Amino acid sequence: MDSSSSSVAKRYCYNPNLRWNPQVEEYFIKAYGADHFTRISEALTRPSCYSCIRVNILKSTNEAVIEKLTRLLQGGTVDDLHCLSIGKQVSASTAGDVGLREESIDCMFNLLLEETPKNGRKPMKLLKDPSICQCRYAGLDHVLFVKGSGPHSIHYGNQPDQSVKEVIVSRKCAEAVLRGAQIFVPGLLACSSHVEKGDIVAVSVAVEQPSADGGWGVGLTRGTVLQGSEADPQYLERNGMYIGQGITKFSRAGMFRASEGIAVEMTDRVYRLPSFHNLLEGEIFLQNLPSIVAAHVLDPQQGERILDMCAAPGGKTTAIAMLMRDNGEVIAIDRSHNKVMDIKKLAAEMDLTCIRAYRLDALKSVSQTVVGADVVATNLDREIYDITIMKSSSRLDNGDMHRVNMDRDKIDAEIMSMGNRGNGRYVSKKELRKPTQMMKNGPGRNHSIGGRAENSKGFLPNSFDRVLLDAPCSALGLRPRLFAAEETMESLQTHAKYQRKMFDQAVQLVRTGGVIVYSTCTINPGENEALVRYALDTYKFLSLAPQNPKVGGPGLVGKCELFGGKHAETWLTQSEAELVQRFDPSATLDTIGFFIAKFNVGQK
Ligand SMILES: C[S@@+](CC[C@H](N)C(=O)[O-])C[C@H]1O[C@@H](n2cnc3c(N)ncnc32)[C@H](O)[C@@H]1O
Repeated sequence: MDSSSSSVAKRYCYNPNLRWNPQVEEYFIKAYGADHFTRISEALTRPSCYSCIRVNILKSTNEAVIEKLTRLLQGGTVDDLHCLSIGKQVSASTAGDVGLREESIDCMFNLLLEETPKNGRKPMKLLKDPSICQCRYAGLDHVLFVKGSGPHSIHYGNQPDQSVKEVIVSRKCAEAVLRGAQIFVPGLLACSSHVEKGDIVAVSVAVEQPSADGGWGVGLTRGTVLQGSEADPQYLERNGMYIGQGITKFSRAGMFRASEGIAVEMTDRVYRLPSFHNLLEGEIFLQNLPSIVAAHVLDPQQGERILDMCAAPGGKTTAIAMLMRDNGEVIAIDRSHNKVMDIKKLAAEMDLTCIRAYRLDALKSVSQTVVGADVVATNLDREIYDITIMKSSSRLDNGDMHRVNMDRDKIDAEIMSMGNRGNGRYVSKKELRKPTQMMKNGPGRNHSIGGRAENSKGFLPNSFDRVLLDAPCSALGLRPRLFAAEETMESLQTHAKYQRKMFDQAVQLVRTGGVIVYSTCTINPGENEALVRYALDTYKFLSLAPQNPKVGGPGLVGKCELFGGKHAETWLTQSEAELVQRFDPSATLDTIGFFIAKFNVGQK
């Protein structure tokens, strides 16, 4: 290879180098060792090799979803999914696909398909389409995997003496494209001159670079015209940052004039994963496997009252409600109004009526007082009415309040007549909740996502059976990630501090005999293990739950980060970690450093 073609090969490929804040890098090298951390860092820049789907078994079945997906994968009409089947054809004709990695992905998938019933594992059913398989672990049989592939090397039509038409996209956009998305107008940053609708363009990504003020910036104005020369912004930095090519849906000028829509439809990708955008809405939910597992670890029971702190967009909330078969009460809180609306929308889409979403700062989720007329009964078979508080100004005028009290009396009478209180006979809370929901929400509210998210002022201590704290964290375990230097030692410490404060609230809210599950998606032991140490040191009545028979793993405190290593004793040791250790590390987990700890709450 002459030097010009080798520099072309170096440029038009995908070989990113993740940047870290130097102190953070040093801290992780100490925690993991240099080699291990280098591999983690590299793996973070690659997407997972499969998409994980949770089937809403209250609305559909595995069989129905598999049937529909199979039809789509085998030449259906949804463009987005075509990338898989097209991917297969293209991969046969594309010279230079990276065979080794492909093979690793196949191995990993074959393992998922293997029929090896062991403790807690079910034999895996082989499906008609080998691109789809059903999770074989007990309790997770409503989880399906759809296979992707990569990395592929792509021929961009590049010649040493000839520049290629290009677009540059933002980092966030590129991360989504690596997971199967198309390029939408807002993600576009720059484009070559003379690009017309229907042109083929190479797609690269602009990643933050050190800026003059000591911070980081992309140094690129939206709409920049690319000349294909070294004078172009980030020309050298974009070496090895090409994620595929696509067909433009607008001319250059049109792309930057439009406010929405697809700007470039990807036709050839470095990683081929299906997109499930707008697909089988309500029947399936695209979710990282560890998130699904976190809901299982919580092990919610029908009829219970569960709190999901930091719940938006509601992935785990809906997983919990589904495990409870929509029977009980799942209270989901988030501090952002719009995100609360997202939870409501998702719950409505999935036909889950036991979810109630409120806007609330999780740091203030314990309320010691019942605030006069603001109180609305939410949990009718408790000794005291727990409180979920609506702002009195938002909905209830005096007349409404009178009705609330009247209805509450009626409901009380109904409970008594059903013998629910005292004699232990079970009456579905869904039944009991109906009148309260009617009076609180108005008819049909559950299925309408318009309006505002209600504020809550908090909940009484000891008023929940289980609490999930899916804490805001540095998210340094999520992949693909193309930049990591925004996290500093200070920001990592801030996450840890807030997580402890939230945990303090969770401890107060759960009743004796209840359960708290804490989960994060970061490789940072300062957020993961340190929280567990803090919890056990501070609250002597907490103990770590030893085992969750439903998921069949050996232990519940744990993380499954790449390569097993010193933390191989995770609940997933038998499943994901096994895959990770045996095969290409960059081709397996969708979350590298997830962490789930389950605490039993003893006598307070
Ligand atoms: C990791 S995400 C939660 C993901 C969610 N559990 C799921 O599975 O879909 C963190 C969420 O915490 C919310 N959040 C951050 N700080 C919060 C606070 N003080 N109180 C409530 N929510 C908060 C953010 O708005 C964000 O939606």
